Amino acid sequence: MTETSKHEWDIPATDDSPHEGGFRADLQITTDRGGPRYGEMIEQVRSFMGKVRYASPTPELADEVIEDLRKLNAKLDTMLVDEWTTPSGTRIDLPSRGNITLPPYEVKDGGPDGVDAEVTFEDFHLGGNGVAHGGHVAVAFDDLGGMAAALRTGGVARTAYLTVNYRSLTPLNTPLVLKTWVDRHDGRKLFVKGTLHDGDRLCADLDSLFIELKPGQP
Ligand SMILES: CCCCCCCCCC(=O)SCCNC(=O)CCNC(=O)[C@H](O)C(C)(C)COP(=O)(O)OP(=O)(O)OC[C@H]1O[C@@H](n2cnc3c(N)ncnc32)[C@H](O)[C@@H]1OP(=O)(O)O
Repeated sequence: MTETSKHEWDIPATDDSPHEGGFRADLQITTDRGGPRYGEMIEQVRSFMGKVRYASPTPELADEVIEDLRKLNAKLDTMLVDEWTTPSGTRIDLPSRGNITLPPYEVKDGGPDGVDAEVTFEDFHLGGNGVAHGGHVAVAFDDLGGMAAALRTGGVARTAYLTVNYRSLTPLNTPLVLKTWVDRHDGRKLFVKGTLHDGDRLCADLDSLFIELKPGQP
């Protein structure tokens, strides 16, 4: 991180938006941060990451790409903000709320009864032999399991455990149905289950525990 961004990253909490432990008290949602083409920018980054996974550049092409990336990183260095104000993760109009660290998904339906989403693992999420990496499947379950917990309580929960059973191979570049729901709610404990299907075929299922955070808890 550059000196500039280090300084700009450290934005203090205000009375309007207090830090409540590790999370803000309210879930920040936006549709305009980053401007109307932010989603397109994220798509270009996703596409680039997928190409990097498969590309075998010549040394000359690697030199060119390094130079181009240096320029792009320098551009973004001038616009870094803290995690609470970045569009990434808060743009509810975009796949995965505009968060490139998540596989792209679209929530079809979500509420206290659970979440129904369509997720597509892309070239970037390759594990081996043409199918998805199990870690990326777990990331999708973690985020959408956490969302099911959040929609049940209206607050934020952290994962205590996350067990993913890999039942069959998970294809790339195929829209898949991922569902999560709170199976049992006991005080601060939310036992969340989930499934990932390719059509009728079960690719993986989830057994997890999320703990609702207390005020001020990191
Ligand atoms: C709309 C936006 C949606 C966004 C969703 C994003 C979701 C992303 C979620 C994440 O990835 S969070 C990051 C990964 N998780 C962590 O880093 C958590 C690290 N661990 C902790 O911070 C604490 O251990 C934790 C908050 C999980 C629990 O600590 P606490 O001090 O709050 O709870 P405590 O230890 O008192 O346990 C509360 C209850 O849960 C039980 N428990 C806690 N951990 C457990 C465990 N691992 N297995 C079984 N039970 C467990 C514990 O026994 C107890 O049961 P009882 O109330 O019946 O006594």
